[in-house]
Amino acid sequence: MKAFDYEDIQLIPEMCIVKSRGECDTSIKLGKHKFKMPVVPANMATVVNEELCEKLAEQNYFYVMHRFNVDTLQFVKKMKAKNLIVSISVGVKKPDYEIIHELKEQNLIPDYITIDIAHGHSLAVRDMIKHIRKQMGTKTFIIAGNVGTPSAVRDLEYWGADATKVGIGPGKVCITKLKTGFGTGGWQLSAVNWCSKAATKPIIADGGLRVNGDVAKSIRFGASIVMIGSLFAAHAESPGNTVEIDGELYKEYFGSASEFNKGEKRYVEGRKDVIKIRGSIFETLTEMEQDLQSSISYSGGNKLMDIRKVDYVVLKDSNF
Ligand SMILES: NC(=O)C1=CN([C@@H]2O[C@H](COP(=O)(O)OP(=O)(O)OC[C@H]3O[C@@H](n4cnc5c(N)ncnc54)[C@H](OP(=O)(O)O)[C@@H]3O)[C@@H](O)[C@H]2O)C=CC1
Ligand SMILES: Nc1nc2c(ncn2[C@@H]2O[C@H](COP(=O)(O)O)[C@@H](O)[C@H]2O)c(=O)[nH]1
Repeated sequence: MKAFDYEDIQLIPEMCIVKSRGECDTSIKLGKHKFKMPVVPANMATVVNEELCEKLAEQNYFYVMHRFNVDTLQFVKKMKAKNLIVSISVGVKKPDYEIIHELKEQNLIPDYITIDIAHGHSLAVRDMIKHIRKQMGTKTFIIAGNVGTPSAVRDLEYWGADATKVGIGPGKVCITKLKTGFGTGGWQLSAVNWCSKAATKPIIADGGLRVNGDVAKSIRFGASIVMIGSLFAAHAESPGNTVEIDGELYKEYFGSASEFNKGEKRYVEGRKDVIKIRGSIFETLTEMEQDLQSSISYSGGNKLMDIRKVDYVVLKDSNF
């Protein structure tokens, strides 16, 4: 099968119809809510924490709080008290079932729940979707993943997911493809394209974006939103530990399936990296928004989905 990734593709410009890039609208609706941009920082312990999620929500960015060593119930209560959108992650184990049950008992219904496991095309995910639906009804928007095939997208949608998250192994600190031989690492953009053709609901392209222009490429090939880890790690607000190397400051960025996140060496599929500290994440988000506005103008339109209409080329010296 022919496949391509972000660096193998260039989008082809169309005639500009706007006087300023400021006219281009990057907003996206997901479920009942409209967000500033189709971009969400990864639900990883070195990318977001409660404080950052709160700030993202206040500024109308979509966020997904991670599920590692956190008091999810407390987080939901705090966000509800502040009248902010509630978006959490769960796994598929017994404590995750209990969190959902307890939230329901206390009438704390999250707006978004992301079921976040490595191999999301799984009966365990089917059962968790069923459990969430039983407890929360249709008030909660369910994102399920991660997957990498059209049949997985179809199954997750059929089981009741409102959106699916695509990406197995394209992440910067991911070693799934090295350790298992499986995944979408190296052809993530093709996987998004392929999955989006089967999807009847939104797709979130997760992992493998290395530059801001990859957001527009993801949208062109069928994503509604992109999830990004490494480009958002190592900011002033990032929770990763700061380390000094040769007089320069870096922050740690590690995989959720790494030994560092798991606290044990069992089924490790992630590694640790260090990234040079940059400014505020909100400056990066603003730059990304401006770059995306520019992408929309190059697409010949004035709204996000106009990017879907453009043609593209596969570069001659591409890896493929
Ligand atoms: N997008 C990606 O490419 C990947 C992302 N991750 C991230 O790492 C975190 C931890 O993921 P995960 O280990 O799934 O979470 P958990 O440790 O919570 O495991 C979830 C459940 O799924 C089982 N499980 C995990 N992987 C597989 C598999 N390949 N086949 C069958 N069962 C499996 C686990 O059991 P048991 O451990 O006993 O097998 C466990 O019961 C998540 O945030 C996930 O998104 C991890 C790897 C790849
Ligand atoms: N295979 C693994 N994938 C992981 C792990 N931890 C997180 N992830 C995935 O990576 C993306 C972020 O990718 P990036 O290229 O933007 O840095 C994240 O959203 C997860 O889907 C892991 O330990 N192993």
